[in-house]
Amino acid sequence: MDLNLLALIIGLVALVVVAGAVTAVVVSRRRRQLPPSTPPRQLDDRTPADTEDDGTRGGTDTLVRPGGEAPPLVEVEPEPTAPGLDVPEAPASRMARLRRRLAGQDNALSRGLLALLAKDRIDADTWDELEETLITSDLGVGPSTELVEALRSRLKVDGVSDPGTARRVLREELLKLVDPTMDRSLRLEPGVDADGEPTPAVVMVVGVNGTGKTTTVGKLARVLVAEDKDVLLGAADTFRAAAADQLETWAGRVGVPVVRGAEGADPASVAFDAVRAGAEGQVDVVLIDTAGRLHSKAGLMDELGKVKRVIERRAPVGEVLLVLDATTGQNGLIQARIFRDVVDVSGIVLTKLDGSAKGGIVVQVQRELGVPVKLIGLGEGVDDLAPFDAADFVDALLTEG
Ligand SMILES: Nc1nc2c(ncn2[C@@H]2O[C@H](COP(=O)(O)OP(=O)(O)OP(=O)(O)O)[C@@H](O)[C@H]2O)c(=O)[nH]1
Repeated sequence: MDLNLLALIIGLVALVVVAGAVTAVVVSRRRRQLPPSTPPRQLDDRTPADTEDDGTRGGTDTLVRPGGEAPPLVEVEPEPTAPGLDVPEAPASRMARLRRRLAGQDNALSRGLLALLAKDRIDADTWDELEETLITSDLGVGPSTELVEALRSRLKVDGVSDPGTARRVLREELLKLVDPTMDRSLRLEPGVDADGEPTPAVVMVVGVNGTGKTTTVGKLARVLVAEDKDVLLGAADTFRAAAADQLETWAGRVGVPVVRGAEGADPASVAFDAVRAGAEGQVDVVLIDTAGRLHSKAGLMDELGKVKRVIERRAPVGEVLLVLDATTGQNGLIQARIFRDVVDVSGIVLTKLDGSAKGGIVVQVQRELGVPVKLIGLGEGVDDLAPFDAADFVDALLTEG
């Protein structure tokens, strides 16, 4: 054979081998070190969830495990997504895009504030109108009155000759209410188990039905993947099989594994096994989705407390995120207080702030609970979740849409 032809063939073969190796490395980067699939558990291989008797079983509003037996837990490797995995949107462009959603006429709070700035003379009726708008945008009576009083005294009641000054004063006073001093970072530091071994950061996501918990877990997984973290999801919403399926779809798109149980499985067992798998696989963060539950159902709230306690036998829970639907107003506050008391909520995710939501709830919920809003959901798109930033939020409200 011609030597040149031979060299060409060898070169091509080498190229194909190198390209294959590079692809394998890229794919395995996201799937690293996961333990082999959790084997189906035997009854004598019980997790602490099986042995804790805190009276949450039974009753009409507890989630009952069929047959009383531990169903097999399944760790689901991510579905390969052809031709590759999603690349989640980078934080900077996400913020710019989402800021526009908060701005302008669609938002009642923004509308009220912009109307004030549009006046060249502010009379008593205007102040009354503003106060009413603030209250109806869920800012709450106390904060609304405070804001109007502060503005009245700073803008000297009788007309604003300089709209630039009015805007600056309004911004400063609003920012005080939203409170830029709160620590809004997610607590994602690794923990340590009873043997002194490192454990993944554990984030539990809780809330009433339909607020957007599963969606938030999916979106948050994308944020963390974009930050190059290894993530594992625990589908502890065993009440609704579709929730675990939904979670798998989110996970599959970014190459993240999911631990799930059979429908009706004990959610505490599933959560425990997810954290155990995460620890064995040395992932950075385990996100636990829990079933929606009414804050008024004592049995279900006890169960949630149990899920947290059982996880904590394996790893500390660094963050408990309460997902609130921003459109539910005062009702959201009542829910929030009860969740806070049961699972010690450390951060609020306010979803559905897009559209016609009343952004004032941010201030009320933080005041009432002393817990910061850490994330906001601004749409149904996969990357429509953003870290909450007080100054960004206020600036968005004061921007014409
Ligand atoms: N417009 C808008 N819709 C959202 C947002 N977040 C979630 N949703 C929608 O809210 C609906 C409920 O979301 P889920 O994530 O299924 O809610 P969930 O809390 O897990 O529901 P349960 O498991 O039944 O308690 C879905 O249609 C989501 O697309 C948001 O920020 N904006």
